[in-house]
Amino acid sequence: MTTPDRGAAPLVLVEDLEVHFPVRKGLFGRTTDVVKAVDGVSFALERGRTLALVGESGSGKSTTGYAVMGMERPTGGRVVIDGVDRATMSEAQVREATRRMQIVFQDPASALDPRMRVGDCIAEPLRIHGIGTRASRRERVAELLELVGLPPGAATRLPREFSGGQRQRVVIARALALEPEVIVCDEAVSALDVSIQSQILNLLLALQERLSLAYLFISHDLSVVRHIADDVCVMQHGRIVEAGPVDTVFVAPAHAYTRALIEAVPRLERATRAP
Ligand SMILES: Nc1ncnc2c1ncn2[C@@H]1O[C@H](COP(=O)(O)OP(=O)(O)OP(=O)(O)O)[C@@H](O)[C@H]1O
Repeated sequence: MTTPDRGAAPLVLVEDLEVHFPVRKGLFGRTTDVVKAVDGVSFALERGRTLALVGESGSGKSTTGYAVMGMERPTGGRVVIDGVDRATMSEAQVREATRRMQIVFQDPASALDPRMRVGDCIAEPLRIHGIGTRASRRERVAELLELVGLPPGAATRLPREFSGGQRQRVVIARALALEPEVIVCDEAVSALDVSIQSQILNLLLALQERLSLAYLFISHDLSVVRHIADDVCVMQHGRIVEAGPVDTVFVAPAHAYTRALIEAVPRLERATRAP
């Protein structure tokens, strides 16, 4: 993507983003209501940084992530990728933005085609983008497997032969295939056991260090966010109620909703530990 001020602009800039959905209601769905999933959200994500979006279910985190990815069209505001507004991108710029930005979802089982060998899953984005020969793609798959801590032999096996954590490694390897600069992690470790969660979080941190990746990290789990993020935006009802460095927001939360989210963590842990 060519921009005059490339390097100066944040990698992702979100300004006054609105995603409103019309929802049919009433008898025979004759009237429409509007769900304001995202309602005036602004933030900047810089290269090599992790910005977390936290908030309870339905607060608009995923919809924000989808708008950043270009998977959901804003009804207001702007998503600017490296200085270029998504709304004004040419087809070639959209293709390039698609390459530079990848998304990892919660459930690795549904993200992988169960009939496809792991090597083919990882090579698929390269094939779709017409990158490399069969042989060079095979080499790249080997590199990517090593990068995410899987053995080379994994390439010829099927996803069902792997544990949940290993499958999420495969998903991450595929997301890395096109050398992205931003990865949107949408509850990327939420489906995993706690011990596996920390392995995947540590992998994400190591990959960030090595590849200067930026993460937009969507999670309802504050302890996970504290482990991985530099900055955090707390979302409620489609709006950001508080934002700042993780240490500031979690140590001295300014907003009552943030305090309630933080207070809910030990209560939940106590409840799950109770006999
Ligand atoms: N396509 C859609 N049509 C109508 N409403 C939608 C649509 N997508 C999301 N919503 C609504 O927008 C609101 C925000 O949803 P979103 O999934 O972004 O929240 P979230 O914070 O990611 O929550 P969760 O973690 O449960 O996914 C919710 O009320 C949801 O029901």
